[in-house]
Amino acid sequence: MTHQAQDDSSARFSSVILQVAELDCAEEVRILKDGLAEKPGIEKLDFDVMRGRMDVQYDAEHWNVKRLLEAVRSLGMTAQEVIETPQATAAEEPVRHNYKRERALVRSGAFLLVAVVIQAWESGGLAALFGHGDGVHSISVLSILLYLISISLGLRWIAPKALKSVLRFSADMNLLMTVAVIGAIVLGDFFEAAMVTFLFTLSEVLEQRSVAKARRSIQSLMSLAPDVARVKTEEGIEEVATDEIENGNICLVRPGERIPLDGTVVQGVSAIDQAPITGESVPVEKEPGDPVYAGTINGSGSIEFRVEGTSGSTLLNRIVRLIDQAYQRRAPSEQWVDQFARWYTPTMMLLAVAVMVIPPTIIGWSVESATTWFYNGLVLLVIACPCALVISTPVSIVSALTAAARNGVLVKGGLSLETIAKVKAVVLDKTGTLTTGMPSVISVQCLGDITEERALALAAGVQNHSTHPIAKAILNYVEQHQGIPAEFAQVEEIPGRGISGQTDGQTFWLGSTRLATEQGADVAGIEAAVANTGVNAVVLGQGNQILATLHLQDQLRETAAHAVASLHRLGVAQVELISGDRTNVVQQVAEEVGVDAWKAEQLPEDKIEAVTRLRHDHKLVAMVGDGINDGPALAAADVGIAMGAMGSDTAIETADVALMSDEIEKLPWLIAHGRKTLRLIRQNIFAALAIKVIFIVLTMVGFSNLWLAILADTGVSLAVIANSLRLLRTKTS
Ligand SMILES: Nc1ncnc2c1ncn2[C@@H]1O[C@H](COP(=O)(O)OP(=O)(O)OP(=O)(O)O)[C@@H](O)[C@H]1O
Ligand SMILES: [Zn+2]
Repeated sequence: MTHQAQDDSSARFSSVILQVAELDCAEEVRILKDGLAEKPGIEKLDFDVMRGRMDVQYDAEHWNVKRLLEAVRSLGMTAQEVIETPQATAAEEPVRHNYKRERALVRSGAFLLVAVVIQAWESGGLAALFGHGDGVHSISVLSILLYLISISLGLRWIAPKALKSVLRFSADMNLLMTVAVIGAIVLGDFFEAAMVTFLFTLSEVLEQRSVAKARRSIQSLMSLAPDVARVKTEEGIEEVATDEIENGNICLVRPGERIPLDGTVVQGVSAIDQAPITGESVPVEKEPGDPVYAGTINGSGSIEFRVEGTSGSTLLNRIVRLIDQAYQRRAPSEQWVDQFARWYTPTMMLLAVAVMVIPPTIIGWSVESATTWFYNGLVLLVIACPCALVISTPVSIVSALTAAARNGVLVKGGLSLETIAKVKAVVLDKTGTLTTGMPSVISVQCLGDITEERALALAAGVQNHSTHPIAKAILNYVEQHQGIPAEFAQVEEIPGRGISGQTDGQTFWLGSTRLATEQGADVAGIEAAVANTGVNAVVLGQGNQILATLHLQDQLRETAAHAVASLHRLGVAQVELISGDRTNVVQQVAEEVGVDAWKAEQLPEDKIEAVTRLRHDHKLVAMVGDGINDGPALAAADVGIAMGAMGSDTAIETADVALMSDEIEKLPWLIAHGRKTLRLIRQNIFAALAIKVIFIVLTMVGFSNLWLAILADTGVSLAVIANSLRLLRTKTS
């Protein structure tokens, strides 16, 4: 089944996802790219090494799925079409394992061991194994046979790929290994040939296992939501599989159980531990009307909730899907490693040939010099394997993204993570970022002959159409005072200023003093009243007449000042506060949290401008906002970070980074986490290269050993992977 790419302007292009069995290393990505990307009619190739998938966009006039599968086969791999159901995520699929290769590995190891024992017994000690290059070891036909069996068991997985690489005229590591093994056999070094085959296969298997481990950690996130839930039916309470539960069903959750689906509490109160999604350490009190999310843990109260959506559409599900997409966006450091491997492998092959030919030419060709330097060339081939380099970076990034998600920070790809690590300036929005974003009305003043009741009815009526925090504040206030919102029509939001609408044929507006001024009203008195306070004034008016003023105040988050201090401590040069709110309010907040600069009364377009200016002065800029009237500015920053994204679908989908909770202190944590990831990647690359350099030097001076070389290569591969997987265990605070 292929689906037409809908967002593509020309409808001719189709796309298909192929599961490629052999695709587990950047090496295969290269093979597929080289073999396919340039073909006419292939529009776009995307790779997901973690899942072994390739996404192909192709011209339906030239290609079809069958031809694509054949093309993949001609490159020495086997593929299968993936049919995605809407809610299927990678996390739900079993992680692939190449069990055949693992079994072959075990057998090859067993034959190797027996051969070694026999050879040692026959020649009176292990020392005989390590002499090389003379081709006349005391070795019996039996142990040669056992070595050869061991070699062929392993080589069966390497040689076919090597052959393809020869046919493509592009050296890959399978070719390096195959040549080294055959070379060692030619020299009569059966033990070493078998050792190289075995250890190379072992490292490939272990690499694949570690990638699987990093991926599984995201599966564990999915498994947070229980598979069955207790549903209220007419007959009583029934246990039902969560995929069969429908929108609107009522579910019961006992104390200590996990919430099975998303919904709204209808009965009972309880504190719910939302850490699995938000990373918040403190449980959140929930009462009827409050939202609950699949995967979170019910505290000590029993609750009933009404299901909203299905098991495929939960917040948890969406998070997992987004992380999954994040895995596929390649980070700059991954691209760098790819580029590196592209010239590194052929260069090492040339170097190996040079080592085989040049020294004997200088010192004079003889059987001895030829075999010695041929052997040294083989050692070079073995250490040339770029696998440690190639695999460690994606494992680091996947682990880092997973760890962040577990701490309630959704990072949409390696690029965002690397950028945030290098950020030089941070722009903070005020409402909802530094403050709680839940202002409350503290007083109402009416002018002229309008009653307070009528003013509140009008204000609430027009705000019924808005999602701005001020609207919520006014609606709450009116509800508390038993007011009834008027019916409004033709409501129009005026971004960064306010809102207007009609009721009973009359037009009213509500908003900032700027809006009031623009309507021709005189706001001098209102301005004076709030001049040196942290209070916001919102004006209700008709034409150029002011009818009432509402005073609102928002609470500073307790952790805001500490978070800003942490940013400074991390070396962020400039932390700026940019807000649409009034000067007096913004100034007070700015002084309390200790930002380097602040700007008030900024319209959405001014906010973009401010971000652009900072990008010019400081290169990499992160902007944190709540998504209300600052969406475009978030998009203009190098990294846009949405706060409190749990309640806002658009924020989760569009921001580069979504902080699921309202905790601003997650921002410095994320910067530190990003830096740690980059540091680890660099450490890994350095370690892998250092080992190689050491062995290259040892070999050049004629002081090296085949099986030591492969042991070092395998060791360093495993060490860098283990190092990368450490990121999985990262916790906040
Ligand atoms: N729906 C609305 N109802 C009433 N006033 C509004 C509304 N929308 C905007 N305003 C007015 O416009 C001003 C600016 O709004 P904007 O959303 O840009 O910033 P803010 O939420 O006050 O602060 P920040 O930019 O820090 O989030 C508000 O302070 C308020 O006076
Ligand atoms: Zn390798």
